[in-house]
Amino acid sequence: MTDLIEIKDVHHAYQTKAGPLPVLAGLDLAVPEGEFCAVVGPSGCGKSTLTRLIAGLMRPDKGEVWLHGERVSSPRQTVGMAFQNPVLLEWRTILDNVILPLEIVASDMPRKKRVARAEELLEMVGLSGFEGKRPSELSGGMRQRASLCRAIVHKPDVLIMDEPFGALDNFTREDLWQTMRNLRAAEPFTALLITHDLRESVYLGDEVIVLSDRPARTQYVMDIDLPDDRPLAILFEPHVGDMLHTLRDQIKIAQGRDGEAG
Ligand SMILES: Nc1ncnc2c1ncn2[C@@H]1O[C@H](COP(=O)(O)OP(=O)(O)OP(=O)(O)O)[C@@H](O)[C@H]1O
Repeated sequence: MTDLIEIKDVHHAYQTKAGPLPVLAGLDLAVPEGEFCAVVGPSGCGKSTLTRLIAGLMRPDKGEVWLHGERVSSPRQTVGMAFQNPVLLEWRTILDNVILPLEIVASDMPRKKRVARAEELLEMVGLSGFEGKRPSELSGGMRQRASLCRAIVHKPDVLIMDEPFGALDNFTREDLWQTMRNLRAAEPFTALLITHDLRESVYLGDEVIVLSDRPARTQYVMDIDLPDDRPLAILFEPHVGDMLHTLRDQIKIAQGRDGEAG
């Protein structure tokens, strides 16, 4: 399998009033085409910086970022993005919010086709019947569902998500995990998910990468050897519990707290 995302020895520092703040130092990471990579790590270690580099919103000080065999040096239309706070436009209906990327990257696509594509996705995530609503008429979980549809409506090469479920309550979050797995089964895409939730990383990921504390590098990689058809209850199985313990221990090591009990 070829690697769709390749991060090679990436270094990056922000210039601050107090001097340079090194955030990434020698980060290597590869995500094969079609895989779902979950990235976890201590707070402030540089996870969002990584997403900005992959999306081409920033260039690294040193090292290389490759996407689909091309070196990334500017923002790309082949990347879909979803964030913790779905930025949906209130003056547009849900359907017209989902269609937005098609207006930009597929401007010659007839409106009828755009609408059909958006409706197909909205149905997949359980939002049929809400096409004509405004974002403020939907719950947080529903808005996030619409935002996921918008992120993949133009069939991007890669979907980058930065804590997309972070602001949701537990039950809604678990519903969204299942929606995400269903979407992937219906429309395979390569994904990189930043999360603070280890259960989420294991449930959604094909692999989980633990970043070290700032300046971040890849500290640990776990292959998630679970069936594609994953009931939520799999998270309560003993071998999955062991995986979560290992990841928790790795986070403690990253935080420099590995000697602590518990
Ligand atoms: N534009 C910027 N200028 C200066 N410092 C920045 C900038 N963006 C981020 N930082 C700093 O760089 C570090 C890494 O930030 P980043 O947002 O990448 O971390 P993160 O791992 O996503 O954080 P969190 O887990 O809290 O969401 C943080 O200390 C942050 O304060």
